[in-house]
This record gives sequence, structure tokens and C-alpha cells, in this order.
Amino acid sequence: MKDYRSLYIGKERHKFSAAHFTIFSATERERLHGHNYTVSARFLAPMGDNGFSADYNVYKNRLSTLCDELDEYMLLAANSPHQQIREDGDYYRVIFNGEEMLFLKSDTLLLPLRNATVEEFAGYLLQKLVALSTGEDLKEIELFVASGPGQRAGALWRSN
Ligand SMILES: Nc1nc2c(c(=O)[nH]1)N=C([C@H](O)[C@H](O)COP(=O)(O)OP(=O)(O)OP(=O)(O)O)CN2
Repeated sequence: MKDYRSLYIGKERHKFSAAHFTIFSATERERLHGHNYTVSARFLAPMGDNGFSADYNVYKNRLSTLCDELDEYMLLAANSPHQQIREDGDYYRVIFNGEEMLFLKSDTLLLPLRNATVEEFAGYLLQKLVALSTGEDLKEIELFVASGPGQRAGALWRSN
């Protein structure tokens, strides 16, 4: 039976500051606000005969790249069933429950998410991390996003 080891990565720099609002229903959402989100991950890799599994420097750098891509933006969920997003010149016009919000495109990332939640951010970042890790001998990757101390969501990928 293969011998595996878990590598846990979650450095101080694995974070992104972003604005968002969570939508709870067709008529309820929270006000626009922000968090310093932190990102961490667990990698399950086979143990080599040399007592080494996988170079975690590679994964530290990948997590930093993913965090940098989301840092200091307004994050909008493009696939929410409860809001419409239209392009309007230099702006995104967001319609929710009869209200309109305008966000500068240069300040905003439209992400393929159903909601701007930690669980959706975790799934989104996991897919990007798995795509960066193709062809490597990994058994599992579990990626976590926390919106503050003591509250995070995890998304899991397992190799076939
Ligand atoms: N399942 C989820 N539930 C909630 C999410 C989420 O992403 N997934 N997000 C929110 C809000 O964004 C809310 O702002 C969360 O932050 P909050 O709990 O206020 O964070 P704090 O760090 O201020 O927590 P305190 O307990 O107030 O210290 C709500 N639900």
C-alpha cells in the first residue's frame, strides 16, 4: 500500500483583501463590506524512498499567485440567480431586488461564482490550483478560505 504524507501550507502572505456582499435570498443580502481573507491548503502526496513527498515551495508560490489575483478588488458573483450584472461603459451595473449598484470595472472582478461566499471562493481557487498542478503525483488537495479567524470553508479534489 502506498505511503502518503499531508503537506499543510498557509503562510502569512496567503491572503487577499477584498470587498463583497453575500446574497441570502432573492430579497436579502448583506451590505457591501470587506475582509482580509486567508487561504490555506492540504496536499496529500506519496512518500518517496528518500523521505521526501513533494516540494512545498512549489505550492507556497502557487497559493501566493492565486491570492495576488484576487487582492484589492470588489468580487462579484457572475452566476448568482438573484442579481443581474450589465456592462455600462467603465462600470458594471448590478441589479439586486430592485436596487442598482455601480462598480468601476477597474476595481472589480467578475468571478464564475453563484455567490461571494467563502465556500464559493474555496471552490474557485481549488479549481485554479488543480489546473496549475496537473501531471503531478498528488492524491488530494483540500483548499480552505477563511473570512476571519475561526470561520472558513474547504473544497476538496481527489485524483481518480
Ligand atoms: N456559509 C457562509 N455564511 C456566511 C458567509 C459565507 O461566506 N459563507 N459570509 C458571511 C458574511 O460575509 C459575513 O460578513 C461574515 O463575516 P462576519 O461573520 O461578520 O465576520 P467577522 O470576522 O466580523 O465575525 P465575528 O463573529 O463578527 O467576529 C455571513 N455568512
